[in-house]
Amino acid sequence: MAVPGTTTSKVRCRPCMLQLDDPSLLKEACYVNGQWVAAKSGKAFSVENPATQEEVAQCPEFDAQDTEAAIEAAAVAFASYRKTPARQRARLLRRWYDLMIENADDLARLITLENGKPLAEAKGEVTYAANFFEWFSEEAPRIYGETIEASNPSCRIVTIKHPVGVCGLIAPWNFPAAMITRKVGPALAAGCTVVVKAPAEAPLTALAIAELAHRAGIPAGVVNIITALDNTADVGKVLTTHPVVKKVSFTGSTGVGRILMNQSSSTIKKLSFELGGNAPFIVFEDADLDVAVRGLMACKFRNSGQTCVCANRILVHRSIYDKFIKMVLDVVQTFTVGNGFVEGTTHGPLIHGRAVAKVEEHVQDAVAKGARVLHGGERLPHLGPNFFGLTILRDMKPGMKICTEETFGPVAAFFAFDTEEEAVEIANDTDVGLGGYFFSKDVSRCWRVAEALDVGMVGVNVGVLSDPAAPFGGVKQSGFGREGSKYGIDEFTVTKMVMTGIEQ
Ligand SMILES: NC(=O)c1ccc[n+]([C@@H]2O[C@H](COP(=O)([O-])OP(=O)(O)OC[C@H]3O[C@@H](n4cnc5c(N)ncnc54)[C@H](O)[C@@H]3O)[C@@H](O)[C@H]2O)c1
Ligand SMILES: O=CCCC(=O)O
Repeated sequence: MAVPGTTTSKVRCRPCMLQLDDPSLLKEACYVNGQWVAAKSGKAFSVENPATQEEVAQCPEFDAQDTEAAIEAAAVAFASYRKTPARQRARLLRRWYDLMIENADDLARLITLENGKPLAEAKGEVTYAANFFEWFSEEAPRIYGETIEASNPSCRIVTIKHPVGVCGLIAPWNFPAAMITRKVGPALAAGCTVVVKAPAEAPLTALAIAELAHRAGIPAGVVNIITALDNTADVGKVLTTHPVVKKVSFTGSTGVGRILMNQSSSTIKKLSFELGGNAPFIVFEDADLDVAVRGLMACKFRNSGQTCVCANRILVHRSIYDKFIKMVLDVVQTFTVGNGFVEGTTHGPLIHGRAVAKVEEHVQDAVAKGARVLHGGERLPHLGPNFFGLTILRDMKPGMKICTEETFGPVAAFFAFDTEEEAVEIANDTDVGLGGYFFSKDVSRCWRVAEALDVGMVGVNVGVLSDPAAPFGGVKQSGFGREGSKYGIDEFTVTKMVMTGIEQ
């Protein structure tokens, strides 16, 4: 069992090429009430490097009781933290941001270690993640109420915004830093306290960020970060049913979102859910093809395709279909799949065997129904069981699994279309709607198509939507609520109306 707060990087991580400038950032304990703690049962689970399958650390297997203790700590802290002046909350978040930037190299190493993405990409994620703390440090003092003219002339109405209370935050492994800071930043800015369930596949980054919270002087109990693998469902049940938790924010699959939403109904919690997508990426005949290829490379193959806003269905006008695919192929052939720590690696492994199996199933299904593989299409066993080749499929047709299911892997699947109406119809023919992209130089078409796509976010002539200033979220079964931007903070506040009767 791990001793709370100690690091074991020296021995276990050597084969994984992990060398931290500050080894005390590698934590194998949960952070509750300002203390590093093990599970009361003493149980722990292994964290593996997806590139090598080596155990790199052990984290506490928290159970329902441990989770309740974390919620109680957050509840006690809420009583005082909610009264902290906004300027003070801003300073705390700013200090936390500064510490993330100062420790960016180590945080990036931890991300590569447990998630597999190449080091440069991991470093980009750290900056992106830290930027949410910076952004929300600036938003904290700008939480405004309103004055509203009452119907009755003898009354005055104002609204004030309160922090919603203790929040249960559940995050996925694909962005082990950013998916956590995007929730915790606005929660703390609003005056809430949090219990974060870190992803079991990649908990070390979250725990290192917790250590930086400690160093930033965030008061005990305001931020609690817990881990579990086998007990995930039990921990989720407590977070979504405990009466003290007033808000649940979840990022992950639509299937798990459905379970958590059901559970949360027992105590009518405020919710925001960032769920799965099936992003269309449309290239019209009038597009700048170089720009579209660059956009597609970033959009499709970022994190080896394991991004909720990755292009899943690439729709190309028939008149440029062959030319565009050839241009994409030329670029993809220059990429190198491998261990994210090795210089020259452009794309890492998938997170685990289940992810590889799903990608393989989607490719085999498409091929069985008439698609052609132009590149990749297979596992890369010489690199390890979690590696799958960057894949290009052409001649995609309706009825293939990729049309209705999110692949969440490095498969670029090309469909041909003839008209704008047809492209929009195919793009919207799915029960999810997170991101959608298209490329065109025609301004009128840009407005028409942006308005017609049933998604929460549209990229026009751009392949990456991620920006702390932008509201991130979906429609349909991709969920509801927005993260980042000025709207992100609304998810963590409640509006109180105060009506005052006055003598005339
Ligand atoms: N919309 C977004 O912003 C966004 C971002 C990242 C990932 N995703 C989606 O997440 C999916 C990929 O991630 P995944 O496969 O890890 O998703 P997942 O839903 O299986 O897991 C997400 C997180 O929820 C936890 N979890 C699973 N079951 C739980 C339960 N019963 N109670 C509490 N927690 C539980 C997991 O441990 C993990 O930490 C994709 O569908 C992707 O689109 C969406
Ligand atoms: O995978 C989901 C989040 C991706 C992003 O914020 O860019």
